Amino acid sequence: MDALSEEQGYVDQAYARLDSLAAGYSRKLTEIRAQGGRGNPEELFQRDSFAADYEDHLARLSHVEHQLVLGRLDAETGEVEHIGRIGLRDENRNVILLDWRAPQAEPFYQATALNPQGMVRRRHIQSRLRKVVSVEDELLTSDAEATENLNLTGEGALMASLGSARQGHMSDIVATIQVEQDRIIRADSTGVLVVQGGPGTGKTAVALHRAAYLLYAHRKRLSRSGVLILGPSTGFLSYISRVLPSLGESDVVSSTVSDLLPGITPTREDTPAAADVKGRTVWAAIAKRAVNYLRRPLKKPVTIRVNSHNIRLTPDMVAAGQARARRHGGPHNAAREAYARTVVEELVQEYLTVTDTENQDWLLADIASNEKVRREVNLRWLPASPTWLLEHLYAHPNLLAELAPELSGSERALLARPRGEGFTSADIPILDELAELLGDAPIQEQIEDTLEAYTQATLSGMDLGGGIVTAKMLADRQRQATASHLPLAERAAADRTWAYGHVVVDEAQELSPLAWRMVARRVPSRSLTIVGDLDQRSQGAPEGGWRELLGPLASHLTEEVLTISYRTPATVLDEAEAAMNRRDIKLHHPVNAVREVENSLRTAPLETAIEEELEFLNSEFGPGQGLIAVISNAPPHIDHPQVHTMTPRESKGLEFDSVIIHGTIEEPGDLYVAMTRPTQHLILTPGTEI
Ligand SMILES: Nc1ncnc2c1ncn2[C@@H]1O[C@H](COP(=O)(O)OP(=O)(O)OP(=O)(O)O)[C@@H](O)[C@H]1O
Repeated sequence: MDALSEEQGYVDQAYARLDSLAAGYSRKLTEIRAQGGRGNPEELFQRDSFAADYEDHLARLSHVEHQLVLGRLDAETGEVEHIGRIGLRDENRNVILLDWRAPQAEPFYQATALNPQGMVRRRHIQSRLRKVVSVEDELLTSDAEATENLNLTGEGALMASLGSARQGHMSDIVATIQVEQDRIIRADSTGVLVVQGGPGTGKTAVALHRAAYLLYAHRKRLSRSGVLILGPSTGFLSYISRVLPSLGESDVVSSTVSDLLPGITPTREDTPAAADVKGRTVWAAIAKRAVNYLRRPLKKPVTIRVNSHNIRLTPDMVAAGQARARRHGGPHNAAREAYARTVVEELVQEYLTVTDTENQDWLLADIASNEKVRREVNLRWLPASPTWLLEHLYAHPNLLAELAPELSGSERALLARPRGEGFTSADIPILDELAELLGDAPIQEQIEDTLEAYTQATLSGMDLGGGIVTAKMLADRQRQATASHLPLAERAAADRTWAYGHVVVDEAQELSPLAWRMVARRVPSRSLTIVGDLDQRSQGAPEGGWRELLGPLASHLTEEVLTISYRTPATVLDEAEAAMNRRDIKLHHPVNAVREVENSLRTAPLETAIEEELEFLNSEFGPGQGLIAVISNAPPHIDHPQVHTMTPRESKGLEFDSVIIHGTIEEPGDLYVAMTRPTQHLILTPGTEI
């Protein structure tokens, strides 16, 4: 039997098992749905949970359909293992497919002729729609030809994948992960792993496969705490959104830094200069001073009338309350309770000395609800939300000058703006800093109120009233459900204080020092994978490299470097490096291209370039296949499904078959990004200087 037919038999067996598992979950789902709405709320709830679980399993199985079997390993001992996108066993628990992440699957990615790891042969199996279309064998015996320079594995499958049409969504690379990538994917999860790599070296792909690997290797821990993936834009998150599901993993949170603070969405943009000022770590100290500004001493006694008696609020009472709140610790809004309680208790004592009333419960309530008492108490320990406080600072230049002496007058002028104009992305880490100090008690109360109001409406709607269940009881149930039964990803995303088990940061060179503090707060275990390229940084690489950028996180840092570029043709990559050199910038981390493409660089007017490239894509990949990007500081409007237009910054992390740069791009980092996006052709329009 030839290799194709032999493997087809195995692939058929794996798909048959996949189908039978899916049929099992489908059957259970149909059964549970047939029970409809019968039973008490607890039973209903349980059934809903089971149904959701079966749906998850079904979705997971359908996502791994494409190229389920990746290849096979033949050991010296004669043993044969097939490697799959997920692990599969037959009815008798015998292994059909080894999960690609299992330790026994490691040689599939790492074995070489020089270091065969007990294997004699690796076979890559490529299939399309369940049909095996090719097999590619690599002999790993020591007399096998040691591969050339770049030490690629599964070269045929790799080149086929790299040369195929771009679909607008990133694909997984699980069939062709290379040795240097696999080492990073399987690296230990403790500490901060920084992966520096030039354009197209597979940083994003590696980061996502590493997330899938960690979810497999530390399933128990990470299924409780979750994994967060941070990317530069929502366009980028959508571009990578299919990779983890295709690896059988979907319960991760993905976000941009701007969307990391629940309930606040940036609606305006900063100038680069303002964003730079807002990104500095000095804001940690400014935020502290701003919160302190909400607490003031009482300078002289105030007389308050309660139930027709005059009582005195004295500076000592306020000071005693504030001291107690400080001892109590915790964020400002929560500590305020200890302060207010002390002051009110002192006022009760004062009341008792001026009247002959006995201490009674109502007295405390009367004094606490007295409007003047509330006003005076609040004025000395003002509860505040982060957004209120930041807008207050921006709207009051004199106050900002007092609280932010580290910033120059011209820097502060960049921040001034009236209330109500919305926030920018660079405001988010400052708001997070404030939220940490203030605590989000007021927001929490709002949530509770809304929940109660919502439940009250539901209750009357259902006509349950009459003491069967109270709105409070329902609200409690709702809250419990909210707390424990929503998918982990949703619970984590809605909670600012959620501590993730692992955080992946992509295009990490773009984060400001203050944003790194925000990220660090979300991962107390300091288990992070940070991928980026200092040479692609808009403002240029910092002198001190990653250590300088990461600030306090740098103390836990291990750095790995990826050196092979899989995306960009060699000629284009060389030209991008030359363009940097012409600007007196020496790349910190140049890369070697694995591919060369004929006529990959030329100049042509915009319309001609689009026409010619559409023709090229049609002939190369088939009608309607492949994508073109027009990258420009002022992107033109082009109405064609295969042509995307964007600014250089929007193109970060993305890739296209052909890229047309239209107009000069000043920032060197942005030019380098734009030039390195194509897999086939780079076209410059006349007048575009590089
Ligand atoms: N081992 C591999 N097998 C197949 N394709 C790969 C492999 N490694 C990388 N690629 C492909 O190379 C391209 C570049 O990968 P990726 O986007 O992860 O690079 P990057 O380093 O994040 O790039 P950039 O910094 O320029 O955004 C992608 O199409 C990716 O699928």
